[in-house]
Amino acid sequence: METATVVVAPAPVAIAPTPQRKLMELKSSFAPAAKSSPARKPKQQAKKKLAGGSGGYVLEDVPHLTDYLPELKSYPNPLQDHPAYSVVKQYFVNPDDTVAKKIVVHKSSARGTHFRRAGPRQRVYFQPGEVTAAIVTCGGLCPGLNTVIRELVCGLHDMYGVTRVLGIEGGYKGFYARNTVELTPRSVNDIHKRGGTVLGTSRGGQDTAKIVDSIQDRGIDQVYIIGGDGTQKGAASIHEEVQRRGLKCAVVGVPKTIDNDIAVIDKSFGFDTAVEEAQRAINAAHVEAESAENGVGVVKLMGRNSGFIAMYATLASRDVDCCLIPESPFYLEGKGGLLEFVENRLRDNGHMVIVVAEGAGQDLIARSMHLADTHDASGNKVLLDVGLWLSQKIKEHFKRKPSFPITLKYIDPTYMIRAVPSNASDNVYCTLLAHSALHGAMAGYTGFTVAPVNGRHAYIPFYRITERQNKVVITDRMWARVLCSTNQPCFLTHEDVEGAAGQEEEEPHLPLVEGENALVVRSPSMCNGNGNGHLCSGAA
Ligand SMILES: Nc1ncnc2c1ncn2[C@@H]1O[C@H](COP(=O)(O)OP(=O)(O)OP(=O)(O)O)[C@@H](O)[C@H]1O
Ligand SMILES: O=P(O)(O)OC[C@H]1O[C@](O)(CO)[C@@H](O)[C@@H]1O
Ligand SMILES: [Mg+2]
Repeated sequence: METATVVVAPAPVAIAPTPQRKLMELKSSFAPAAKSSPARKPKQQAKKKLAGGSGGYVLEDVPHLTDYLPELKSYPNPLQDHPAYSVVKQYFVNPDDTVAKKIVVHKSSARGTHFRRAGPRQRVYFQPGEVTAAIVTCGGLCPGLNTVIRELVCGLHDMYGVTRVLGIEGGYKGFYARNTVELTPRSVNDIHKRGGTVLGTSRGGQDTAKIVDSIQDRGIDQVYIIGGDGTQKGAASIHEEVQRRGLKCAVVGVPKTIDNDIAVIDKSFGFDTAVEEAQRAINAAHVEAESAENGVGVVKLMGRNSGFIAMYATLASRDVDCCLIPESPFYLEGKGGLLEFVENRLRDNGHMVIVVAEGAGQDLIARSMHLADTHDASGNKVLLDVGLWLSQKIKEHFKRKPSFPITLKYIDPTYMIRAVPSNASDNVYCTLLAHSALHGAMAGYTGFTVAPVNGRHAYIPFYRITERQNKVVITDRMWARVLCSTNQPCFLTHEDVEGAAGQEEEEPHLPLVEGENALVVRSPSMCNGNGNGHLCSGAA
């Protein structure tokens, strides 16, 4: 281990204990148990590993195998003799390097939360030739999954000489319900050119005890778990059970989500590809709308609880007249409602494009259709088709106005945008992510998700990733930019604005500097009277 850190129960910054106390706390937190002890019901909150420093500096560190296997041997990192890497100056990460969670600070602000910087370490805790690694992909598809798989296999092989990498097929349940496949640099050579995941994926079927039995039986030393927020929660349980059994197995999460709904991290891989692919659908909707009398194009994009794809696709396109996302409620009828806006925009421009994230307006639809909630195998709410519903409502509205005929085309490219192979920049991102992941595992870190934070790759403890979802903050500038670009109504009530303030991160935003070209959110009373209330004042 590199720094003297503090292991504490969830609490603010701790005071440094003696190494003996640290060990005692760890020992009391697990017993080297036999396999499959009866399922332990209530989940203990994961222990946090915090180290304090001057000026309010806090390192939220990740577990290390030596936390519970203190006798573990370490070895020189074989990279130091690697013909390609040995010439790199400062190739190994400085043990004290950390990555700041917030990089915009004031002279008087505390230094705040930091994460351990990702990258290769001087010493590794595995004899490369003896490692069995395993890779699993869970949850929905996302461009770049195959690239991450490829780069894990090739990186382990080329950089560390690890030759035994097992693919777990069909998601979490594949650990105990399927055979594994051997992954070699040759077998994965071309997979990054294909969409989807060569390993298959699934929802549900997360049985921690059976999965860890499988890890134990197969002698897996490193497990790379690629998936979204649900998957990372599963990975956290697997890590806890691995630690409870005292297994020398590094559990590493690689965040994947088309929705970009994973907290803390800059952006998830595949997101850029998805936004790019969404442009094709928006372009088609625009061409159709422009070519018809009072043409309306409706495009539904993915985004279960977070509207990032819709927001970025709208901003990138400039052809969109209205963007609807789950975070920003809207209403149809009456003054300031969506239908009034559609009518006004058609009168002004003769055509319009609406982009709607699939999770938008779910309450409205459920209310109008009196439907009970249903859930998928992972427990996620199954969404009602907002695109179809919205198209229907718009058509019905204009049917009541025979002098105002419209032509509406509904385009649903949702699965198309996530089934494509990743673009060039996502491929590079996936490569770096895979490398950061395997460097961390080889160095003995475990129980972490790897991802860029403010442009630097970091190891982030699972609890940080799983405690909340990343959402569009509608009181932030980015959403204001969208509203400025589309010139759509704000739809917000006073309560919505109040509620939206609660979406913000726990660390308060810095006050805007006077004179800055800041964007401000106004209450509806400040929206202009024609229901076309903009949220912007000044350029961003
Ligand atoms: N709270 C949880 N604890 C343990 N496992 C979970 C939990 N939530 C979900 N999982 C498991 O994680 C896997 C993936 O979860 P889910 O289907 O929610 O997708 P995801 O990882 O969130 O990805 P995405 O939402 O981007 O498709 C499933 O096998 C599911 O059973
Ligand atoms: O793959 P499924 O089960 O159809 O679920 C689709 C969901 O998966 C996601 O692609 C990722 O969570 C969402 O955008 C979408 O709502
Ligand atoms: Mg999810």
